[in-house]
Amino acid sequence: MAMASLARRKGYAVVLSSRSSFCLTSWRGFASGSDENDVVVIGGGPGGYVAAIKAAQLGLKTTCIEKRGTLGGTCLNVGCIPSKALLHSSHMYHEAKHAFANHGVKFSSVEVDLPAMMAQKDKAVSNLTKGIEGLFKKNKVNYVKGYGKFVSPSEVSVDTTEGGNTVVKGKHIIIATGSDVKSLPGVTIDEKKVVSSTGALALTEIPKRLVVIGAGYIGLEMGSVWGRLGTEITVVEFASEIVPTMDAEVRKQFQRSLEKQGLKFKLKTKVVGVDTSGDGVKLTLEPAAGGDQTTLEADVVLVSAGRTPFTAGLGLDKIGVETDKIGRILVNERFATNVSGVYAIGDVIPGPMLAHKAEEDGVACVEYIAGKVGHVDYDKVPGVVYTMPEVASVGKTEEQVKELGVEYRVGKFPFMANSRAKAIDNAEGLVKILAEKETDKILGVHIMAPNAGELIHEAAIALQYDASSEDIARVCHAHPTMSEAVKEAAMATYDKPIHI
Ligand SMILES: Cc1cc2nc3c(=O)[nH]c(=O)nc-3n(C[C@H](O)[C@H](O)[C@H](O)COP(=O)(O)OP(=O)(O)OC[C@H]3O[C@@H](n4cnc5c(N)ncnc54)[C@H](O)[C@@H]3O)c2cc1C
Ligand SMILES: NC(=O)c1ccc[n+]([C@@H]2O[C@H](COP(=O)([O-])OP(=O)(O)OC[C@H]3O[C@@H](n4cnc5c(N)ncnc54)[C@H](O)[C@@H]3O)[C@@H](O)[C@H]2O)c1
Repeated sequence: MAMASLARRKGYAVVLSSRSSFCLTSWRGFASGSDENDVVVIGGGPGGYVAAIKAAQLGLKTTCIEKRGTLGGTCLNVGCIPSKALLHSSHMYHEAKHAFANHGVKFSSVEVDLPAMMAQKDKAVSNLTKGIEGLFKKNKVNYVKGYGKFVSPSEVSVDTTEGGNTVVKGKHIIIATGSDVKSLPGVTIDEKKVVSSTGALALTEIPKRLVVIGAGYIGLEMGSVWGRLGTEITVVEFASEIVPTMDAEVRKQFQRSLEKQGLKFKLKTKVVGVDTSGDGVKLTLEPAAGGDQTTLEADVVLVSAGRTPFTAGLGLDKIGVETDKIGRILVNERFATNVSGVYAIGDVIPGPMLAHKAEEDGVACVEYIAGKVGHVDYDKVPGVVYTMPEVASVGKTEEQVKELGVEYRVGKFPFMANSRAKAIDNAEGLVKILAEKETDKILGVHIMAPNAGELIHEAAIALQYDASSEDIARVCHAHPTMSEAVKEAAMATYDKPIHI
């Protein structure tokens, strides 16, 4: 960071990223003709629309091509936003039913109006996607609605949604086509009885029994939504633990919390068949290591076993863009593919499949194109599971630190000892900080709390600036706040906490 700021002050075009060494960027200049763009972005998701706006802000003539009919990609249309809307609505219902009375607020009855809940979700999505169209107009990004495919490294043929065809030319073309649900052998998604996250966000009835395949982000968030509304949830997970990438100690507490909420887990288990011929769905299960088969019945099955890069119909083979074995487009530290002038960002390249990571890729990519400094550090991208409690993390897990062979200290602070958490009667969870023993530099922070997704950013900044746990501990935190638990965990890392 310090080098990047110095370079910016001196006006050099430099790249500084955890994925790169210090290097000069190449810049092919701005377009002068009226029909050729400086930048063409294929895909209007968080990666693509942010790249397009940033490119226009940097003075580059920019066009964004999107096939969906609305901007915002998976995240705004069928991902982050609708899922968070339903998580919030279902949480309010659950609280009204199970927690309000503890605070002296009583109802004679509480009921779910599912169409109204869905309408609120749809309104949030529609407002936000239209908002991006407004941002395109404000920043003078040209928006072409249609399916784009390469005819050459500098030309994209678009079958427009109105039915015509147009060719969009660009000096620099950014592929931001995102990802799609990963299918499983023997499981056909019909978006009625066997749904992807898209179907799970739009069910018209509350199912009695939902089987979720995959205990990752989508499975736990959507399982929580329907579980809170009264559905019996069974989560079938291939691995021996839920969210395998999470810090193991935090994960154990998280799993206990979800089980208390009624979610059932079948770990080390795989689904080998799904039969939808009867009224409901009959699943055939098998131990992950092989063995006797069992069956499980459900009304709806959610397939959430990961996502896969989406490049169908894009014509990558025509221009020779390289991908890896699982179809991710390979890029260098400037997001450039092996084909000159063609770049890729977001879910379609290796790295965490998260909206904020796609946005950072998009900004850095166009900064490089414009000859400026770009910076993304994949080791410092926060991750949040938006269940209740939320689980958020940034940096390394304890298992990863052990694997590195670094000597480390751990500081923990439970919300049971945090005054604000007690005041609001929501004291489940903890803050856990890992720091290098010799230098006290923070290596990773893990938080389980109702608002962990907000609390984590103090840690993200600390990691970005190579702060020590003592740095956090010596910052005055307002009282009474949940953030004080971060300060106390930091005190526990390098010295002793006060309140436990
Ligand atoms: C249910 C769910 C919940 C999620 N929740 C979160 C969350 O809370 N936080 C988070 O960080 N991430 C979340 N994600 C992940 C997040 O949605 C993705 O990481 C993010 O959308 C990736 O952005 P992107 O721009 O790379 O791709 P996308 O958002 O997938 O956008 C790609 C766009 O390109 C378009 N496109 C594809 N091919 C073409 C073509 N040939 N021509 C024209 N257009 C094309 C597609 O229509 C799409 O709109 C969630 C995902 C799901 C499924
Ligand atoms: N809150 C968020 O940031 C958020 C929310 C939703 C989705 N997302 C993103 O979307 C992507 C996709 O989400 P996801 O939940 O589908 O994937 P995921 O990678 O988070 O989880 C998939 C889970 O399915 C398991 N699995 C894989 N194959 C299986 C099989 N055959 N049977 C049983 N289990 C199996 C894996 O072990 C893993 O635990 C994630 O990469 C995530 O980054 C993020």
